[in-house]
Amino acid sequence: MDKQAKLLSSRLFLKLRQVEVVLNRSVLTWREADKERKRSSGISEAAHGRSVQVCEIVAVGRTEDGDDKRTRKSRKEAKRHSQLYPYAFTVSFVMRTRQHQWRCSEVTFHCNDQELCNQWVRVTNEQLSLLTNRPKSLLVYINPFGGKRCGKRIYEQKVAPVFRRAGISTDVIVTEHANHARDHLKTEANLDKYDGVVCVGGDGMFSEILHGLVSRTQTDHGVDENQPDAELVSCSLRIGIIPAGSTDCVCFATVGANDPVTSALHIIVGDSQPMDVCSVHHDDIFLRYSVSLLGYGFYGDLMTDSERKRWLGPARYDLSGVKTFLSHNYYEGTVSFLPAEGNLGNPKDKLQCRSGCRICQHKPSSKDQHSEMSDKKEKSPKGDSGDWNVIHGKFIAINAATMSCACPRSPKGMSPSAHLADGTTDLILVRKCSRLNFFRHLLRHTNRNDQFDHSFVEVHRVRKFRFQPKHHRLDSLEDLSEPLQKKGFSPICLAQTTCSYSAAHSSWTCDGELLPHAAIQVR
Ligand SMILES: CCCCCCCCCCCCC/C=C/[C@@H](O)[C@H](COP(=O)(O)O)NC(=O)CCCCCCCCCCCCCCC
Ligand SMILES: Nc1ncnc2c1ncn2[C@@H]1O[C@H](COP(=O)(O)OP(=O)(O)O)[C@@H](O)[C@H]1O
Ligand SMILES: [Ca+2]
Repeated sequence: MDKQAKLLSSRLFLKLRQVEVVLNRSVLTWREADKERKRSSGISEAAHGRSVQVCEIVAVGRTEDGDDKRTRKSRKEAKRHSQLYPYAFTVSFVMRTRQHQWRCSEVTFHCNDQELCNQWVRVTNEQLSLLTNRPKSLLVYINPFGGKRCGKRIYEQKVAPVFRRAGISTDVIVTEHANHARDHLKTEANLDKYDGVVCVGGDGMFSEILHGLVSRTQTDHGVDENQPDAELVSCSLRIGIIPAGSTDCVCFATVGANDPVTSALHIIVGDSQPMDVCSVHHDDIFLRYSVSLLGYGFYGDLMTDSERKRWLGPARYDLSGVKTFLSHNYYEGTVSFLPAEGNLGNPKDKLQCRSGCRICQHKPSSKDQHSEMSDKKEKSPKGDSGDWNVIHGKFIAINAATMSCACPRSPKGMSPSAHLADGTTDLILVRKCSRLNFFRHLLRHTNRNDQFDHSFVEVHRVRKFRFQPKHHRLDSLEDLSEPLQKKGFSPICLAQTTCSYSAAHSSWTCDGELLPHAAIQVR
């Protein structure tokens, strides 16, 4: 098929100027008909020529009153003009603005031939209907209490109008309680009706939807999620994220911005990005899936504290951050991990994952990918010590970043070179160090300096890891991995210069939710 072959080519009017408009299978272009003359008059070409990829056209439709925005000066002339050229159609398309931000722009073409106008609308729409990756029907969940509690307004004012323009039909559910979306997806929703699910909320809401979809898929295929070695079946539905939460790192790290209109446009044009998902188990009990930050120690304590301050909105993280920083706790335990092998780079290589990323490309099908992962080393029996690395130590933080975790707070993220879909997570171990050093490390998340370039920080790209807190083993009984009830004796030692208090256990925060066990296995 010749992508360059013209499907339509006409002289139409754009505002008061005559333009040559050409549509082929991949591009719509228009340029001033008398371009040669204008060019010699010194006007830049960009001023009178443009093109739009067909795959970035949002919609095309008849414009009834030919109502472009015109200047007051030209109003009279415009009136005469619209009597001469009364038929018009408008093309809405994606316009890239600054920093990965997209906007919906429009251009209206006029002519004096109704049939020609209809033909343009029809042929352009025919081309759009060939784009099979675009969703037509979406199931939308809105968390009205995420972030600054603006989810509903953001959806209604910024997103719904663009979806409507693109002819997408939606079923919208405003959640009434936590886990409403998860449970609805898991058991009730008729998923055959939809081409995708849209999450309006933060990372916690995304996590609900992810759990709903992944669990539903496993149930439908008879896979037991509690089995740590179960071969999970990938989901056939995509999740679109409209950011309306506190951190929004899943959106920021995949799209490059946390902007509702940008997300809506990515959804409309059918963009898709595969994403690594970690499963977290405590022995044979499935706990949760994680896609962003799985953190023990500093982030676990921060999250435990911030849960009590939800009413503060996103600011709860700063307040709890300062409090947790001042506590300066460390935790003793053993981290074991299976390093990633092959051409997967390493967390210090400074090669960022971008669209078309070499490492995330050419992935085998999810099934092969899985067997490739469950694999070579993995054949060794359960205690598989062979290629596992084991590190015992005292840690201020143990973090697993499955994606970069870039967010407005930290634009390069927790692990700037982490990949979105390479089947690995970046395990960051921050050993016991002085408060000042830990502060330096934290601060480097917000500037250009390398947060891994400290003697007390080590980082590994891994396929699997496990953590065993020290006291669990010593205390030997089954339920010792239950979180310690720290309420009432959470230490804040402002006065001491070398505070080195160590509570027995911290908690894991898993994409912003707390886990009920400290001993975990992750793959
Ligand atoms: C001195 C400044 C230090 C700034 C350190 C910034 C580190 C930022 C790393 C961000 C990683 C974010 C990973 C995202 C995880 C989210 O999935 C998850 C859920 O998101 P949701 O609320 O939208 O549902 N969010 C989180 O786990 C929240 C992480 C919160 C990070 C806030 C860190 C603030 C630290 C402030 C330390 C202050 C030290 C002050 C010393 C005087
Ligand atoms: N209607 C609701 N009422 C209360 N909590 C909800 C509701 N809907 C979702 N949640 C829960 O709110 C939590 C936070 O949601 P999220 O959208 O991630 O906001 P934030 O980024 O501010 O944490 C999630 O754990 C989610 O399960
Ligand atoms: Ca990854």
